[in-house]
Order: sequence, then structure tokens, then C-alpha cells
Amino acid sequence: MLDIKKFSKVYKDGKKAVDNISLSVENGDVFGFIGHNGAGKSTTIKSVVGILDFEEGDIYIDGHSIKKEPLECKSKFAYIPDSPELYEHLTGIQYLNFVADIFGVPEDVRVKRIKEHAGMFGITESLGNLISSYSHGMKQKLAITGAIIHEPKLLILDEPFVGLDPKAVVVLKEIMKKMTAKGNAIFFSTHVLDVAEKLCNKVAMINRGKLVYSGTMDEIIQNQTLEEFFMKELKDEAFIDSSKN
Ligand SMILES: Nc1ncnc2c1ncn2[C@@H]1O[C@H](COP(=O)(O)OP(=O)(O)OP(=O)(O)O)[C@@H](O)[C@H]1O
Repeated sequence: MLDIKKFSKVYKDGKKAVDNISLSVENGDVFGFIGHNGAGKSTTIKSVVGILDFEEGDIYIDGHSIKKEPLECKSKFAYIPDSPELYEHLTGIQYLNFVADIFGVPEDVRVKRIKEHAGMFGITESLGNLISSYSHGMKQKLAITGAIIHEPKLLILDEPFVGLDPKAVVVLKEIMKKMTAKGNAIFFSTHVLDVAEKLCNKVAMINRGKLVYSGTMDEIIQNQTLEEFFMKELKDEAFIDSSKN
């Protein structure tokens, strides 16, 4: 569903933020992308969704290259950034109908999905209000409701659990599980390792732009927690670095 192949990203100032990473997300996967601050997660995600361009490697969504066939790719996935920027002058329901129109979601289907997901998040009564009056968490809930209105084959999220209240975290986890049970895939970055451990069947860890692990969660947590694995990987890296000096 998502194939990242030998992808590197160098920013204009010469900073190599991501260095030759490859990974594959398959149908039905809940794939967690973990790493410390500045490791390269958002850079990778923004390149996957076509916001950032890049020279080295390629990224395929359902077999289409984001570089060469961006429109085909964009019809298959939905992306929720860490701080969604929505059209503040629209009401919640106008925004949801706008997204549903873009993706050609039939009236009866969109009504059903809005009722279900806005209801789960508890924002139904606010849908008639302007988005400019929403709190940060409400905007996130609306962005998620909009993103899944066309049942994307691939849902891409950058730090989805930050800023959500505990009930919304439970709801989002439920939505993610339901999506993947239908054979769709999810790729998301997170610092919340205990959620990733419980939710993800696969995980990749990036450290200073390089991939240090990509594989199944089961392999990692045979005799340690994901947090222990994460700390060990970072410690090993620090040891290798200091041994060079
Ligand atoms: N526009 C930019 N120009 C130059 N360097 C950048 C730019 N954006 C990010 N970087 C650098 O690229 C590296 C990776 O940043 P990125 O935002 O991808 O990290 P991240 O893993 O998402 O971090 P966080 O967990 O803090 O969100 C960092 O060293 C960062 O300073």
C-alpha cells in the first residue's frame, strides 16, 4: 500500500534530514513510525503526502509514484498533520461536505459516516458552528472525521494522539482498528510508545535520519517493552558516537 524506497531528503540549507530509508506498509497494517525529536519523522511523512519534494529515492502509494502521479496517490490516502489547518470561515458541517464533495462521496454514505464518527467524537452539536470557534482538540476531531469520510485505503497521521482528550484517544484507536479490519492501512508517527505497542502490528524506528529498525511489533516485544527497545537503541547510538571521539 505504501512503499518508501531508498528515500533521502536534503533541505535547501544542506541539512540531510532523512538518509536512504526504505519501508513497506501493507494492507491491514497499523504501522507506527517512532523516533526522537528531530529524527526525520515529519520530513518523511510530508514527503509521502506530496508536501515536500525530494530528489533521492521514490515513494509509491498503491503502486503510484507520489512524484510522477500525485493525483492518483492523493485519491487513495488521507493525511492528518499534527496541527490541522482547516478553513476557519466554514462551519464544521460545511467543511465535511466540502471534503465529501471533493472525493465524490454519495449523500447517504456521507450522512451515515458523519453521524457515526462525529457522534463518536462528541462534536455533532458543534457542527453548525464556525470552525474558528473550535478548540484545538475539536479541530483535530473534525479533521479526523473529514479525513475518513471517503474511507481512504491509507490513512497517514503525524502525532495523532497529541492534544486529544482521553476519550478521543480511545475513539481514534477504535476507528483505526475498524479501518484496518476492513483491509485499509494506517501509517502514523508517535512519541506515545505504550499506545504504539498496543496498537501497531509493525513499527519502524528512525534515528538521526537513518532507519534503525523496521519489522513486526511481536519481534520487538518478545522480551522487552517498546520503550525499553527505544531507549536501548538510543543508548547504543550514543555509545557508538562517543567511542568515535
Ligand atoms: N524546513 C527545514 N529546513 C531545514 N531543516 C529542517 C527543516 N525542517 C526540518 N528540518 C530538520 O530536519 C530534521 C528532521 O526534522 P523533522 O521535523 O522531520 O523531525 P521529527 O522526527 O518529525 O521531529 P519531532 O518529533 O520533533 O516532530 C531536524 O534536524 C530538523 O531540524
